[in-house]
Amino acid sequence: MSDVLDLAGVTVTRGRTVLLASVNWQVAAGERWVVLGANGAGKSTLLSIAAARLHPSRGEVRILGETLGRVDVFELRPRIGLASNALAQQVPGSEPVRDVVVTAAYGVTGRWNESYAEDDLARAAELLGQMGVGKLAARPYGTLSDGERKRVQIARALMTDPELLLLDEPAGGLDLGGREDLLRRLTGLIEDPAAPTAVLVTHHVEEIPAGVTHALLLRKGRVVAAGPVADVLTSEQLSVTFGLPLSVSRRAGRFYARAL
Ligand SMILES: Nc1ncnc2c1ncn2[C@@H]1O[C@H](COP(=O)(O)OP(=O)(O)OP(=O)(O)O)[C@@H](O)[C@H]1O
Repeated sequence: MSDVLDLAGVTVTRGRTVLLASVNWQVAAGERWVVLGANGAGKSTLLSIAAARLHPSRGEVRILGETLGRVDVFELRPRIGLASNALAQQVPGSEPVRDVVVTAAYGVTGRWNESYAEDDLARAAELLGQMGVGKLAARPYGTLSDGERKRVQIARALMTDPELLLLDEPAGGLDLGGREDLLRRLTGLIEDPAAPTAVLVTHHVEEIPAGVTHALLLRKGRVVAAGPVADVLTSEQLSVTFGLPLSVSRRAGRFYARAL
């Protein structure tokens, strides 16, 4: 199977700070990954690289068969669906929800045109429906709850029918009901064989949806472990990742952790 992501020796530095240190990582088509690590471990930096939004200081990055630095990123980015808080912050609060989603097809945030293709509007409506926020299509984005916004962001990320889907803390900041609802929807999405290869980032094992196949653990910019979830999400490796003794259990495909 061809690699969707192939990172070799990827290092990111800012001044004397090392954000990522010699990261090697391969993601094959059809895999569903979680990237897990404590605050400041480098997860969002890694995701920005995978999204072709950031170039490494050193190392080679191949995304969907293209090498970063040798490809026009404006051609590559529409093939990648990204949902992140950083991107969401660029959305004007007055923007109607359907426009937040449909503008992804045009690679912009914020309404830029008076008319969109009917097909694009229909697709945006379908995705909002799938995420359970179809009724909010006409509402200004700024009036939505955090949970509703997360679902709109995911619908936007899916709008271009991407080959790679990247979700940065999709369940972050949600209340229990909102989290569980979102995780159920994410499980439905990633268990669909037609869904794109996916990578989601979180710092809580409880926020990993059932159906995730692989995990990468990051600590201080370094990979602690990467591979199938059963091999990687162990008490030992998560204790190293978070720097405290943890006991991790798995029930019905979900993970739970507590300090020892
Ligand atoms: N321009 C910069 N200069 C110096 N340090 C930076 C810069 N940008 C980010 N960092 C640091 O790099 C580290 C990694 O940041 P990153 O956002 O990738 O972590 P993260 O794992 O996503 O964290 P969180 O879970 O808190 O979102 C952090 O300690 C951050 O403070």
